[in-house]
Amino acid sequence: MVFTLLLAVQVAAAALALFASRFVKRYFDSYRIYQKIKHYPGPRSESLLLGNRELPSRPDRHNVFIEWNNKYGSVLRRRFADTHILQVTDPAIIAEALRNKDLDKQPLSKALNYFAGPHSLPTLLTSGSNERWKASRKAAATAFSTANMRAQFPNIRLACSQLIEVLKGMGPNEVVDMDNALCRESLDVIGRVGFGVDMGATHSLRDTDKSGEAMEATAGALLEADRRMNDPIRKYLFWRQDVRAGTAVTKRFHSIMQRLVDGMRKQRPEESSIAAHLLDIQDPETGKPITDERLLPEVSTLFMAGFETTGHTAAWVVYTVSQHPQVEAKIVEELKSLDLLATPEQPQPRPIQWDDVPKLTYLTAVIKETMRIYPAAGGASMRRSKTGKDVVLGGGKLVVPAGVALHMPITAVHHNEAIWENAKAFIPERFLEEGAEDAKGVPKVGGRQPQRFVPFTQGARDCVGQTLARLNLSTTLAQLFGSFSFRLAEEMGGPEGVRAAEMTSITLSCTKGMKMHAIARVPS
Ligand code: HEM
Repeated sequence: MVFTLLLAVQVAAAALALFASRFVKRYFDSYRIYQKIKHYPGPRSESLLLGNRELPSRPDRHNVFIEWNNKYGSVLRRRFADTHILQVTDPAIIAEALRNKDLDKQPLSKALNYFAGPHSLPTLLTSGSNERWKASRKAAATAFSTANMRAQFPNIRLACSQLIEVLKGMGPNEVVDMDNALCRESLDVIGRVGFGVDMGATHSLRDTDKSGEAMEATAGALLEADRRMNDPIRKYLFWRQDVRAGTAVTKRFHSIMQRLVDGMRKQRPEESSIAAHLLDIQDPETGKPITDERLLPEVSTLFMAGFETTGHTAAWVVYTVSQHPQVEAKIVEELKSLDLLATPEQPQPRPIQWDDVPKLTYLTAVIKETMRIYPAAGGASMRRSKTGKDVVLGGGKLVVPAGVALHMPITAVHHNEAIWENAKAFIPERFLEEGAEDAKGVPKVGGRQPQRFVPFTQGARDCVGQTLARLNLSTTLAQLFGSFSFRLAEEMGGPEGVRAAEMTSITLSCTKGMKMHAIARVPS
């Protein structure tokens, strides 16, 4: 008995010593890195041990990135625990960094791997730039080709037509959360375009409705992933009711994804669908198609990456247009010229066609200006040295030591007063000018003018689904504005209320949703 007790004490002491030595080593390494970057300016740490510990859980962190950029300039340092982060908003350095092969994407957090599949395997589409990522990226890039998007265009239009019918049934006095509605619509678009399946999210906008199951499960699982990212011990607190509910909703999401995978296996999907291309992914190690265990997280990743990003963006557009009547008037004029506007003579506008999309010049400028101010994935783009060596950028202007995370927050780039005139103002017309997306006056990188408008970032790891995102936004918003005018509901508290409720979790949205009145242009 005494011997067992002594052994247990010794094992515990050894474990503690190991933990303490690892802890000390991590902070010692961190201090050595600090010596290399301490000449950059940056905010003071709130905690000796945890650094700028409040930032990751602040819902307004996108605005903090902007504030720090204005205060400390286009290269600054900050720290979270033993990780040093260099925040960069200089377009030339960003352009170079995103094309530098020695810098690799930071893998997804474990919480997002847990969201993606029951086995918590790292997803191929978002992992480091290895052979497996290449195989998956190639399949996804082909799936999102212009030819496939053209073939799938009727499916995009259909999801929005369904939403329009539901909105018409609600009438102008009812308050509708357009953020929720547009996230549902984007979920249905991915379901139809990707997998030939109606997820049923836009059949009704009521949460309690059975048709809202896919929406409730996807949004709920993503919220649980976000909570686990901000609180690493949350997953161990299994006795808490909210944690158990989060686990249950994630399981429901996984079973919906599993049904999609089963469907793909049972019947070969349409050649232009995303599913057909995912089935073609070959595992470079075995030379065989990837297993279901690997396929399911790829399917989930497309929903995770595509549904709230597109839905929130569309909701921000509806909001910004509701605040600028002169902008709405110009959209109306454009839609009228294309015969896409509901009028008393033609209460049902002509269905939008593929060839109409490039003609939506002004609406596209409005979408871009909204994405500049409210980039849905504004906190994205984290890179690290993958060679174990320091990476030199901008001819020595920036050295990224191995072990340091290079963060290029899109929100701060899009609000950088040094490259945007009147950055705070909503001026869609700026995107009508030739070369509006270029950072003029900034030196060229590899013979190309660096970009200042980067909602999907750039380089080999940019957004693989951006063709679908752009097409969905133009098609959906043209149809919505063709049939409705939107007014912000009183309960949102006006623009100040919206501003105060801006929230960055995985994506940028508004904690209150986006409650609006949808007023039909031609009352039925
Ligand atoms: C307005 C909508 C969207 C925005 C603003 C957006 C933004 C982004 C950004 C900024 C990244 C790069 C992050 C980084 O550099 O670390 C990214 C990556 C990605 N996006 Fe999107 N996205 C949108 C819609 C979509 C859609 C519709 C899909 C697919 C259905 C999608 C799939 C992906 C995937 C798979 C990646 C990872 C690519 C890789 O690492 O190789 N996104 N997105």
